Amino acid sequence: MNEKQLIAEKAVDFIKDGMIVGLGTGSTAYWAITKIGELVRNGMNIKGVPTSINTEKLAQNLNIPLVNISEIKKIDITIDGADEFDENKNVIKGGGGALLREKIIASITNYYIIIADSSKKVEVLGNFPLPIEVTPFAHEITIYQLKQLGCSTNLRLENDKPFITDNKNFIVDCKFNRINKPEELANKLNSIPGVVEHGLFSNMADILVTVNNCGEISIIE
Ligand SMILES: O=C[C@H](O)[C@H](O)[C@H](O)COP(=O)(O)O
Repeated sequence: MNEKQLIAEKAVDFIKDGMIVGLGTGSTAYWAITKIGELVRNGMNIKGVPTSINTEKLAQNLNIPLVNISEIKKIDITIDGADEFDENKNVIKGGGGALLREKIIASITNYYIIIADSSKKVEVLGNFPLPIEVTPFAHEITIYQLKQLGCSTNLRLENDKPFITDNKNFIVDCKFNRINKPEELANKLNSIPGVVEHGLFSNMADILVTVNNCGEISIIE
């Protein structure tokens, strides 16, 4: 079993019958969703809330019953991946462009589980360029304002055109190299009007499931 599958299935162990479960996005969350599909096939009552259109399609293919986010106020458990994490469970997300829906879903989740293989671990966040979702309107100004925070910026492209998120926005990937104070940076990013949301998730994860140096599952609480 590969690391991603191992940690994803460990996280799925926390799901109990009758729960509403946030379904993450990406290649690690894929394994959790696949396992949830198996539990549903075996008769477990689980309802999913997808964090992206891709995840919605995957869940539908696996016959996982879905709930519309507008019909609920709380999610019991969410399992989602990460692009980078530190030992304090500060996380960078959004490599796949799903960060806005992921953060909204995380914000109403009772027990938020991040699953990240050992290659994602860093001492200080920032080597992975921080994905920031911005409005297409005046994105040049927003990019200028982001640069003032000391990063280099890259408007994400797909087929030579700006990458469009599920919410019809753009993504700017911002390389900070070292994010020493994630919460301070988060506040600064939130004060830029053209920033819809950013991929810094600090103080959000209840646990982070990864693999330690000995190749064993490790849970950071
Ligand atoms: O936008 C994508 C999400 O934040 C993913 O959870 C993140 O990029 C990690 O994806 P993966 O598990 O494929 O490395």
